Amino acid sequence: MENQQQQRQPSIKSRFRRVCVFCGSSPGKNPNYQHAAIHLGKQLVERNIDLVYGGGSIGLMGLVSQAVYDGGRHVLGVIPRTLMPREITGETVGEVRAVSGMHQRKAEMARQADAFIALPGGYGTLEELLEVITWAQLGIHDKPVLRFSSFINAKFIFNIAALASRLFQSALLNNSLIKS
Ligand SMILES: C/C(=C\CNc1ncnc2c1ncn2[C@@H]1O[C@H](COP(=O)(O)O)[C@@H](O)[C@H]1O)CO
Repeated sequence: MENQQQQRQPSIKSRFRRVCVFCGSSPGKNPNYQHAAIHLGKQLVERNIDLVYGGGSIGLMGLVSQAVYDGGRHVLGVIPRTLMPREITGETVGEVRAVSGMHQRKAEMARQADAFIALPGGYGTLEELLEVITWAQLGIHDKPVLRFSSFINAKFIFNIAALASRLFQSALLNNSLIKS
């Protein structure tokens, strides 16, 4: 019954074919972040949009990719060879593209996507988001960049320490190179 209702829903047309999502490799403590990840995945499906992301099934990345995959859209995970062992990133759904390193990964994700969306995340998400914004600023691409507005804003950038306890890898907090 539920399936029939889903089938009857007209899909929403979008000008985007494939969107790149940056988000936490941790689930975060706030359940709203997890709900947002699943909701975003379902919204992409409803709009017939495929996903490109950092690969893996951990954290918010896993939730969004699973939702898109379960909805029948194509999922492309771009993953550096060094992160490929399942113990690091978990089982990846959909297509997996192995690349030689983190820089190649970002370039490939940017090449594949028509737009970028950042959900809550830690250092990795912030770095990916800032890079695509910087590339837009430099005219390297003209693809839209959307961010989860209540999370990543000026306050976020200047208040990283407060957010660290929720979303950043705990091991990093003990790293003497990274100060809060
Ligand atoms: C650090 C460890 C595992 C991390 N595994 C990751 N697998 C796939 N992609 C990742 C991973 N870590 C970072 N990324 C990329 O950065 C974003 C998430 O980073 P954040 O710091 O959690 O925000 C994400 O968009 C990925 O592209 C071993 O415990």
